[in-house]
Amino acid sequence: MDEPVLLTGAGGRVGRAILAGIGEAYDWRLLDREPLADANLPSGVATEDVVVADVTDEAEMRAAVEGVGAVVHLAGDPRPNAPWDSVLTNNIDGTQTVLAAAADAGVDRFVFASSNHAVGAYETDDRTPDMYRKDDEFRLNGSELPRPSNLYGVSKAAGETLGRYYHDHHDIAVASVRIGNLTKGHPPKEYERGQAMWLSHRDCAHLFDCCLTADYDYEIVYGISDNDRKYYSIERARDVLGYDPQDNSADFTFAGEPKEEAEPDSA
Ligand SMILES: NC(=O)C1=CN([C@@H]2O[C@H](COP(=O)(O)OP(=O)(O)OC[C@H]3O[C@@H](n4cnc5c(N)ncnc54)[C@H](O)[C@@H]3O)[C@@H](O)[C@H]2O)C=CC1
Ligand SMILES: O=C1O[C@H](COP(=O)(O)O)[C@@H](O)[C@H](O)[C@H]1O
Repeated sequence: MDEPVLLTGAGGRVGRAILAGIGEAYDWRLLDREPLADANLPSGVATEDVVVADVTDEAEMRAAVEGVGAVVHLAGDPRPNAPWDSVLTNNIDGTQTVLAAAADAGVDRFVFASSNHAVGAYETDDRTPDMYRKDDEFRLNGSELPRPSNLYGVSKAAGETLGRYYHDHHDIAVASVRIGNLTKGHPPKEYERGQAMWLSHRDCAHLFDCCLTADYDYEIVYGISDNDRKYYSIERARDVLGYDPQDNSADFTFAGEPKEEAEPDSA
């Protein structure tokens, strides 16, 4: 991509994983409401490419999207137990503000950090814990309706729907990535559900890279590694985006130690 990519929420966990993996592959404009640590800046990112702003600020967002070819929108309140006033402001209003600015500016694509919590209520008492296990065949594939686990999940479902609206009415390509559980170096420890939806740092960076390069119109995909135990299908991400994950929580013990034959992500 010749034009810069705006990355909102660049200073957070997902932003840092993306920048560690593909920081040198794009011309970034990095945005966060907190100042970014110099250690997180890829080489070549100049002071004027770093924006300290709130995503709910319309004027700031209109300035931030000027001249960019794509937006990766991560900024928001990531807490599954976040209160309504926070997700309404940071996640729903923030996403609408950035999307509207991007659509009006003629940005080509928008990649949205959605969440497993947009569909968490599919994990019913009669399905769990079996669905977290290797031999269970239950899969969500991205075509199902949202079934949020909490108000945070409602805000993520709203973000996906805002993406649908702006795609249909403003001709901007939109990919929503329902991210599982991102952890660095090993899957979540002693957490069966977390291991089934583990997303390693290198697979995270690669998946967002795919979202920035593949051809698509409107997509919802799951953002997990190629875990043996999984209840999210990654086939759509493979088929449409060319996602080819390298990691698998089965290469680690339940306590998170690498098994002998594993080649752990050192990203
Ligand atoms: N870490 C994970 O496993 C998962 C993350 N996600 C989503 O990915 C995105 C990033 O999550 P993390 O990096 O884990 O969270 P984080 O809290 O580490 O990073 C979020 C960043 O966004 C910034 N931010 C928050 N509200 C803002 C606002 N109103 N204006 C500007 N900047 C703002 C924060 O300062 C922070 O640097 C979130 O939208 C979250 O819901 C979804 C599923 C799983
Ligand atoms: O959306 C998110 O999901 C992950 C995993 O959820 P959890 O309920 O298993 O912890 C969470 O760690 C992350 O903070 C959140 O943004």
